[in-house]
Amino acid sequence: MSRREPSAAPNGVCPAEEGRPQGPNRSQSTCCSHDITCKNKMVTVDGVRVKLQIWDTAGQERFRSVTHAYYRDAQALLLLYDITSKSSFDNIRAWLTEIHEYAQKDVVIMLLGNKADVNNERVIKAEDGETLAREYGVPFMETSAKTGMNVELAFLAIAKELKHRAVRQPDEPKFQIHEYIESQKKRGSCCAFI
Ligand SMILES: Nc1nc2c(ncn2[C@@H]2O[C@H](COP(=O)(O)OP(=O)(O)OP(=O)(O)O)[C@@H](O)[C@H]2O)c(=O)[nH]1
Repeated sequence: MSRREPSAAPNGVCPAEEGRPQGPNRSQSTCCSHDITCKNKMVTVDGVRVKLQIWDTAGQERFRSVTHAYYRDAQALLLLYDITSKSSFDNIRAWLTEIHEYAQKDVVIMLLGNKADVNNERVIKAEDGETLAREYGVPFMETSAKTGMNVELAFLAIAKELKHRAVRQPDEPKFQIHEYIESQKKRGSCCAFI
């Protein structure tokens, strides 16, 4: 991958843990470094406020040895590619392999095709994202950080999944994240001109 190309990268949602620069009780600055930026986001799920600590990792290969140390304990990973960049899409498989090796076995993974607002520059069809996501059994949607399309939904779906896991009674059915996303998501093509 060219260093100048937009890169696919995992954004992690992490719990607190001793010995690493992370966790909701630590200040934002302590969990960040030259290649990782962090933000806290509050999401209300069924009346319960859930705090997500989001780590935005750089996608470049040169940072991979650093980033896997960070996403190893993530509860959720958002894998983003840029719909206008084939290399960012092609990198997703490599990230999924990395994740399989280093991440928690029950990590929530979501594939996001970002920049859905620039449909005229699109090189990756939504169907290609859907096919890749199906292959790996992960939910998929197209997003736009510019218009906000599906961004709240992505975080809400993850917060719902994590909250359900945390408070679920043994006889309670699992939260169906795929079904929830499919019922809620907006298609990129219909909203490209927003
Ligand atoms: N039109 C449009 N531009 C976007 C969108 N998201 C990001 N950008 C632009 O794309 C460029 C790169 O954005 P970044 O957020 O730095 O991308 P990144 O993937 O985090 O970059 P790395 O961390 O270096 O891999 C910036 O100029 C953003 O303004 C989007 O949804 N739509």
